[in-house]
Amino acid sequence: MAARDPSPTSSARSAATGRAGKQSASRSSMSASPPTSTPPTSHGDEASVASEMNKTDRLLEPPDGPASPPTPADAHATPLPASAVAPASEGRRSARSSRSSVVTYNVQILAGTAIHTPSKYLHKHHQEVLHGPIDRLQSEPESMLPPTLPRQPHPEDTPDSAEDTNDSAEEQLAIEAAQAAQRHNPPRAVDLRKEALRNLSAASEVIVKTLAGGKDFMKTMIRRSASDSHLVNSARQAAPRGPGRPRTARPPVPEHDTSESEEDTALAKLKGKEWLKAGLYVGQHRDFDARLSESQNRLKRKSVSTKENKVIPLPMFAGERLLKGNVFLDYRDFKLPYDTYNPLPRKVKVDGWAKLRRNRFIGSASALWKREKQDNSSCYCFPDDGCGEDCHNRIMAYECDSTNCKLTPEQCRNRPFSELKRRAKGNGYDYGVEVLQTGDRGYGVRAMRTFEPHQVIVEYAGEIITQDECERRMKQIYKKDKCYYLMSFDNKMIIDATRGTIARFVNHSCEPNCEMIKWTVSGEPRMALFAGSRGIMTGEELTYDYNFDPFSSKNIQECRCGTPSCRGVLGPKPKKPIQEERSLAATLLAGTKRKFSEVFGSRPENDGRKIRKKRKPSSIATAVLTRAQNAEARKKAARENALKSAAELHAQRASRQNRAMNRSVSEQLSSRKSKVPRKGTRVMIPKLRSTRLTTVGMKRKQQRSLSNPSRISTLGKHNPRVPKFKKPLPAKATKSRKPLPKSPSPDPEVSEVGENESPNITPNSLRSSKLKQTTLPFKPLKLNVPSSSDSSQEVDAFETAEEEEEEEEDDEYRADDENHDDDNNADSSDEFTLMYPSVKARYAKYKHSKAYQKKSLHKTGAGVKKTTKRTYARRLTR
Ligand SMILES: C[S@@+](CC[C@H](N)C(=O)[O-])C[C@H]1O[C@@H](n2cnc3c(N)ncnc32)[C@H](O)[C@@H]1O
Repeated sequence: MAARDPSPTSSARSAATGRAGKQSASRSSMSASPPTSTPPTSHGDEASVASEMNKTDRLLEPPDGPASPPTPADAHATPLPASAVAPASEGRRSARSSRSSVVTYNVQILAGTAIHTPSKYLHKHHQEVLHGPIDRLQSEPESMLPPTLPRQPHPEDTPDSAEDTNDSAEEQLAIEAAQAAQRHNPPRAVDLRKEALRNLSAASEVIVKTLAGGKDFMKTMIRRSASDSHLVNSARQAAPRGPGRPRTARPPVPEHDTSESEEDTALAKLKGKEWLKAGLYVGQHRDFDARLSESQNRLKRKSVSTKENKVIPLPMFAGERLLKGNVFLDYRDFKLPYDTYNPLPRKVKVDGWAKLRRNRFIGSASALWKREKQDNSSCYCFPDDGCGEDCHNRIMAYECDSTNCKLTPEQCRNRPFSELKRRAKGNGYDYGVEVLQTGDRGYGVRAMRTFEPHQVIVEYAGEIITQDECERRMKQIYKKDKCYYLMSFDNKMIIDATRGTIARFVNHSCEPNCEMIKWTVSGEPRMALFAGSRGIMTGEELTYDYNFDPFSSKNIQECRCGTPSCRGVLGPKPKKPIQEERSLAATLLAGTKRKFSEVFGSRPENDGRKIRKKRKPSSIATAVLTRAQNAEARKKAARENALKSAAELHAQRASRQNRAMNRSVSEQLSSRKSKVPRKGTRVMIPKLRSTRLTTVGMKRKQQRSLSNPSRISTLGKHNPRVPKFKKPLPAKATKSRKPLPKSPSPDPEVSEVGENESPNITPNSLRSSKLKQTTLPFKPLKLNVPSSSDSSQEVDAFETAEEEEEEEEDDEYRADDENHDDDNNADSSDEFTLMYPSVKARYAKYKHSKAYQKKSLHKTGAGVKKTTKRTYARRLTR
C-alpha cells in the first residue's frame, strides 16, 4: 500500500489515477481492488468504492472508442459534464441533499480535510483542488477539450436518461463547481471580448478612411487617440498603484472632449514629461571630488576643457570611469545624496512658527536704526581669482556686488546672500535644510544636501527689535518659554526669530559644524549660518556655538550636545564652585610646604613614613589669604586677557582697513613710481613697506622716535646710504602753502593697541579667535603734517618717502645707524665722504665756496642737510 500523501493535490491526483485504475480493473476483475487507489479510511468506505465503481466508469467512458490513457486534465474536466447534465429545473437536487444521499463516499475524507478543516474553507478547496481553476474551463473552447470528456448535455436529456448519475458524488461536485463558475463574474470576460471586437472594427474603419483620405485624416486620428479620455482613463486604471497616497493633485480628465484645442492641450500634457532636474546630487558637481577643498575643486573644474554633456548625465559617476578603463585608479569619493539617505522625508510640522523670510523692523527699531553705511569695502580681484579666499570683501565679511567688485556675478564667488536667494527659488533639496525632531533638545535643523567649507547655508532673519522691546517681550511674552530665539545684532538691536527663518531651530553645540556670521550686504548687516571648515555632509545636524549669555542664573540651561568637550551649559563655562577652588589652593599650598620642609630637612621622617603635621591656625590664615590673592590675580589676568583679545580684534580691523587703503594707493603709485619727484613737490606719497621689518622691530623704532621728539623729523637721516635733502623754503612760500590733507584719523579704539600691530589676516584667522602677530605685509599710511610756523619741521614729499624707505632697513643697516647717531649734527659732508669718497674733494671745494656760504644762511637748525636734491642727483649720475 502506498504511503498516504496528506496534500490535497496529491490526493486529487491519486483519485484520478484511482479511477483510471478502476476502469481497467473493472474490465479484468471486479473484485480486485486497484493497487494505486486511495486507501479507504474505513471498511464501509472500501465497500462503497467497490460498489459505486461501475456507475462512475460508465459515466466516464467515452461514447465510442477505447478508453484513452488518463490525463491530469481529467480531474478538471470531470465537473463540466455534470453541470451540464444537471437539468435546470426538475431532477436537480440541492448539493446538500445529494451529498446526504452519498453515505459512503466522503469527499472530505478523501481530501484529507475531514477532521480539522472548517467547512467554510472546503468550497474554495473543491474549486482549486478537485476541479481545477474555473477560469481556464471557461476560456477553453469546446473543441479543445480532451477526448476523454463525457458527451455534452442534450436538451432532450431527461432526468430519467441520466438516472445513473443521480447518486453519483461526482455529479454533486460538478454541480457545486458549476455554481461557483457562475458566481465568478463572467460578464467581464464578455465585456472584454466585445471591446476587442469594437476596436477591431474601428481599426478597420481607420484603415479604410486612411486609404481614402490620406495624411490629414491620419493626423486627426492620432491627435484624437492621444486625447481619448477613455484610453487615458483605462491607462491610468491599468497603471500599478504604489503604496503611497493617491495623486489627487491631477485635474480630472473630462469624459468627452471633442474640440480641437482641448485635444491639443491634452496632447501637450501627455508629451511633456517632467524631468527631475535636481535632487539626487544637488550641491555636487560632476567633477566634484570630496577629498579636495572647494577652491581646489573649482580649479579642477576650470581646468577641464571638455564641454560637459548636461543632457545625458547617466550614469553620473560611472561613465567616465568606464571610459578611462582603470577602475581602481579612478574611483573617487562621493557624498551620499539626501534622498538615498532618507528617501521619504517626513516633514516635521512645527506649531507656532510664523515664517519670515527677511528682517523686519518692529516698533521704534526702524527709527533708531542708523542707516548710513558704516564702512565701505571694495575688492581688487581679477576674474581668475574669482573673489576667493584673498578677496578683500570676503575677508571683511562684505558681499560683493556691482558697486564694490569688478567681476560679473558669474565670475565672483563672494555673493553668498545672492546664492541664498537663488536657492530659495529652487526645490527643497536646493534649499538644503529641514527641521528635525531631536531626542532631547527639541527641534533641530539638518542638511538635505552637502555644503562646502564656509558655504552659506541659511540666513538668520526675524524681527529686529530694540533692547527695551526685547526686555518687554522677555518679561511679558516669553517669560514661560524654554526656548528663546533672540540674537544680538547690529546697532545694539536684537533679532527675534520667534517669527523668522528656519535658522532659529539650529541648536547649540560645544563642537559645532557651522558658524553664525554677520555680513554686510549692500550696506546692510545680515546674519547667516555658514558651514564650518569641515563642510557639511548630507543628513548632518547643523549646530553652532551660541556663546550664550544667560543674563541671569535662572536662565542657565544644561547643554546636551553630547560632544567630548561639552561645557555642560549653554554659554560660557561657569566658574568652579568656591569649595573646589579652596581645596585646590589648599592642596597646592600644602604640597609646596611639604616640599620645602623636605628639602631643608625640617620635616621629621619616621620609618620612611611621613607624619602629617597639624596645621596651625596661623598657617590656615595664610592659606586663606594666599587663596584670596590667587583669586584676585586670576581675575586680573582674565580681565587683561579679555582686554587683549578685544584689542587684537580692533587691531585686526584697523589693519584690514589699512590694507585696503594701501592697495588703492599702490595702484596709483605703480603708475607714478618711475617718476622722480620734483624738488619742492609737497604731495604726500605713501609708500608700500617691504615685508622684511617685523612688527616688533617697527614698534621699537617708533618708541624710540616718540621718546625723542627731535628724532621725529630726522628719522633715519644719519643712514649714510640714504642721504636726505631738505631745502628750506622761504618763509613767504611756507605761509602761502596750504596745509596738507590730514591722514585719516585712526580709530581711537585701534590706537589702544597700536596701528602697526597687525595680525596676519586670513579668512581662517578672522574666524578663529586666536590671532597671530606676524610680519606686516604693508606699511600703514603715515602722513606728517608740517607746521607752517616752523619751517624746520617741514618735510618734503620726497624726503617722507625716503624716510619711510629708510625704516625698512634691516639690522645690518641699523647697526650703521647707531654708529652714526652721534654725527647727527655734524657736517653732512662726512656722510657723503663715507659713501662716495670720489666726491669728497669736490664737495670740500664746494663747501668753501661763496655759494655754499650763501646757502648756509638759510640753514634752519640742527640736523638739516645743506645739500640739495639736484646736487645729490648729479653726484649719483657721476
Ligand atoms: C534657538 S532654540 C533652538 C531650537 C529649539 N531646539 C527648538 O526646539 O525650538 C534654542 C533652544 O534650544 C535648546 N537647545 C539648543 N541647543 C541645545 C543643547 N545643546 N542642549 C540643550 N538644549 C539645547 C535650548 O532650550 C535653547 O533655549
